[in-house]
Amino acid sequence: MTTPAPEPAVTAPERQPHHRRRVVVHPDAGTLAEAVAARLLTRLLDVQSLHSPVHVGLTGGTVGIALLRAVARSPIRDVVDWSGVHVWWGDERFLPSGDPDRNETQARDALLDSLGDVLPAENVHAMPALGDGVDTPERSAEAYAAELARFAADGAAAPELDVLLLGMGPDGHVASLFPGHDALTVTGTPTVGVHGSPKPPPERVSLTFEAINAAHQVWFVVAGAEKAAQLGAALSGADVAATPAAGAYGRERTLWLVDAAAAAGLPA
Ligand SMILES: O=C(O)C(O)[C@@H](O)[C@H](O)[C@H](O)COP(=O)(O)O
Repeated sequence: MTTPAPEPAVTAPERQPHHRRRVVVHPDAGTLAEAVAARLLTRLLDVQSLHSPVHVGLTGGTVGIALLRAVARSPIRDVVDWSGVHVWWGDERFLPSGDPDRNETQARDALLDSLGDVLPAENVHAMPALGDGVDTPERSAEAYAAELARFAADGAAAPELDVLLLGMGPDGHVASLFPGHDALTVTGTPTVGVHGSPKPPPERVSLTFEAINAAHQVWFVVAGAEKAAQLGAALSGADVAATPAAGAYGRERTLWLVDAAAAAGLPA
């Protein structure tokens, strides 16, 4: 009689910050927005088949808003159970509520308002606006940190975002973390008040790298020839102080969803 061989030990794979990074090039900005919208809706459905709620982080910026308009137009949007979706923001312009330059206002106009009651109002977690009980970006950041904490697992500062959408500026900024800015080095909090943003308006609120990099998946959406140099820098491990986007990644996956103009300088 032979003794059965022992079962092999099972070891959990190690998490590596920059693993599973992929770049997907789309012909132009319009196609990019449509493709990211379809990808986002599919991701929401996939996650909903595994757990609920789903936490999504939105971005401002041209493509970030265009893709929300594409979600609004898609027939797939009605397959998603929006009552189980929580919406957050990666950054916000610190302006009065309803200001057309707020990322929240633009996202409501592009998508959220069209969802009506199927997306419960309490699932939409906007960064507090100027005059909305807060009078400085710091106060808004503190209030948003408290809101994030309400949805965080034990010991975490924020809920694990299933997808965090991020744009990138021509200077390599991500969310409202700008090159050489003090906010880049803030730790110990998921949010930070930002003054002196080179992209108007100057006062903003942003997730910190700590919060960004706690997301399950980070999806950059980047279009335009003016982004090509910083896209190349971010993908080749540039210094984060000079190219903040180089320091943002998802724990499980980082997708760079870009158009051909932005990708022009990348190696074939
Ligand atoms: O509030 C904002 O301005 C942003 O969230 C910002 O980080 C934006 O995503 C990039 O600047 C890219 O914006 P564009 O796509 O318009 O270039």
